[in-house]
Amino acid sequence: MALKDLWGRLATWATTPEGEPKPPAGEPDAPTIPPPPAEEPPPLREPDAPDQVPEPEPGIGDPPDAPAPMQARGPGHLLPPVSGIPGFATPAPAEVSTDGGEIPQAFRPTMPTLPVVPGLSTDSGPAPAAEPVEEAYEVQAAEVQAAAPAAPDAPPAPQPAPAAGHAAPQGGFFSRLKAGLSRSTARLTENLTGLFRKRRLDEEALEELEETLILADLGLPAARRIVGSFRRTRFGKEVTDEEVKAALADEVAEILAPVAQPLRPDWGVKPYVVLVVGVNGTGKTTTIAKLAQNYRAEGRRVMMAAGDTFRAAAVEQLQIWGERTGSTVVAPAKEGADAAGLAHEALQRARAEGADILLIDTAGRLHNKAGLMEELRKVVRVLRKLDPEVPHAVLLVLDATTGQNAVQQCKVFREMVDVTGLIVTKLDGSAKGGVVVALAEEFGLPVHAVGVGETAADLRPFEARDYARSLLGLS
Ligand SMILES: Nc1nc2c(ncn2[C@@H]2O[C@H](COP(=O)(O)OP(=O)(O)OP(=O)(O)O)[C@@H](O)[C@H]2O)c(=O)[nH]1
Repeated sequence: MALKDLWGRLATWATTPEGEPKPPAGEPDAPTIPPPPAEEPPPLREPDAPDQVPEPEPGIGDPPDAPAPMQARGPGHLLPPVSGIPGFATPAPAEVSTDGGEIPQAFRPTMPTLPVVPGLSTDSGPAPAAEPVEEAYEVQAAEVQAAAPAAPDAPPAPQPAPAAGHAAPQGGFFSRLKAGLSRSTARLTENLTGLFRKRRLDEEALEELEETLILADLGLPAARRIVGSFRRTRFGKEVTDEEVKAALADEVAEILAPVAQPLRPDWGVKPYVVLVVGVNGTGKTTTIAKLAQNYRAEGRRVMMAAGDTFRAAAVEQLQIWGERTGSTVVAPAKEGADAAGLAHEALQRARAEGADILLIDTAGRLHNKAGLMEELRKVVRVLRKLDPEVPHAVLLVLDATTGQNAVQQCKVFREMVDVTGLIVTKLDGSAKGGVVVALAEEFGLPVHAVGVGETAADLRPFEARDYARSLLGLS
C-alpha cells in the first residue's frame, strides 16, 4: 500500500467518531473527480488572482444554451481528493451544545503542506501554523491521540495523478448508497431479525422496536411515529422480520418523502447565491466543490468564495477545487480577512463576470456560538446591501457520522441563519444513517442531497424511497 494511502487510512481511523469502527477495507485507494468531458469554457477568472477586477471574457454572461463541456486538463485535472492529505482527513464529530454558547470544534491535525500535485501550481508556501488550541479542541485531540497510532508529522509523499479514465466510482448511486449505508443497515436490521422471527406484535415487541429505532439514530419523534403506525395497523398480528423491514421501509419513506427536494437553483437569477454553513469538518468545502463540479458539467459558470478565511488550508483547498472544476475562486487577501467583506466582493465579481451561481463557503470554527452567529449574520447583512434577495439558499452541511449531534447542530444553526435546506455528508461508512430520518421528522427542512463519498458523483439528490430501502437493506 502506498504511503499516502496508509496515511489516509490512519488519519481516517484516528479521527473516526466514537463507536464508529474503521471504514471497510476495499474502498477505492484514490477516489477522484470523474473525468471531465473533452472541452471546457474558460474559467471566469484565474483562481489565484482574486484581487484584480478582470476584463469580462468573451462569452461571459451568455446563457449556457448547450451545456458547455469541461476542459480537458490532462491527468493533472484528475486529482485525488484533497481529503487524501493528512490534515484534510475526516475530522472527529464536532459537538454542538445549544446551551453553553461554546461551539466545540472537530479535531484537525496540524496543517501539512500540500503535496505536489501534477499539473497544478503548488507554491503554497510553508505549512500554516497550528490553529489556536481551545479547551474542547485539546480534549478531542488528546482522545484521538490516545486512540490512534502515532501519526508522523512529515509531509505526505507527492500524489501521482490517477490514470486517465480512473475517475468515476463503480456502480450506480443506489448501489453506492446501499453499500455506504451497510453499517447503518446492520445496526438497524440485526436487532429486527432477532426480534421478529415469526412473532406476535405485542406491546413488548413494539417497545423493543422503538428502542431499536432510537439506537439506530432515527430519534425519538420518528421512532414513536413509526411504532404508532405499527400499533394501529399490525397490533396482535404475527409478523416476520422481512415483513417488518418492508413495512419499516414504507414508514421511513413516508417521513422522508416531503423533505426529498433537490436543490433547484433559479437560473433566471444571475448569480444564484448559495451560502454554505456548518460546523467545521462536516464537508462544506468538499460539498461546494462537488456542486461546482456538477454545475460546471451542466455548462454553468460557477464562482466560489473562500469565506472560511481563518483557515488558510480551507482557502487553499477551495483554490485547488477551483482549478479542478474550472471555477473561479474569490479568496481572501490574507488569513483572517473579514468574511463579510469577501462575500461582498465575491457577489460584485460574480455579477460583473456573469456567473450563474455563487457558492459561498463559511467558517464553522469560531470561538463561540455568539461569534459564529455574528459572523454569519454579518455576511448575510452585507450581501443584502447589494441585493436584498440574497442569499437565495442557505445550505447547512451535516456530517452523518455525528448521529444525533447533527440534530443539535441543525437546531443551533437555525437560530443563527435562515437555513433553507440540508446536505448530509459521509453516509458512506457511517452507522448513523438513521439520523436523516430524525432530521426530516424534527425539522421538515428540505434535504437536497446526500454525500456517500468524496467524488462529485458521490453527491446526489436525496431520494426518499431509495434511501429508506437502502437503510433497511432492501433492493
Ligand atoms: N467519506 C466521505 N468523506 C467526505 C464526504 N464529504 C466530505 N468528506 C470529507 O470530509 C473531510 C472534511 O471536509 P471539508 O470539506 O474540508 O469540511 P469543511 O466543513 O469545509 O471543514 P472546514 O473548512 O474546517 O470548515 C474531508 O476529508 C472530505 O473529503 C462524504 O460524503 N464522504
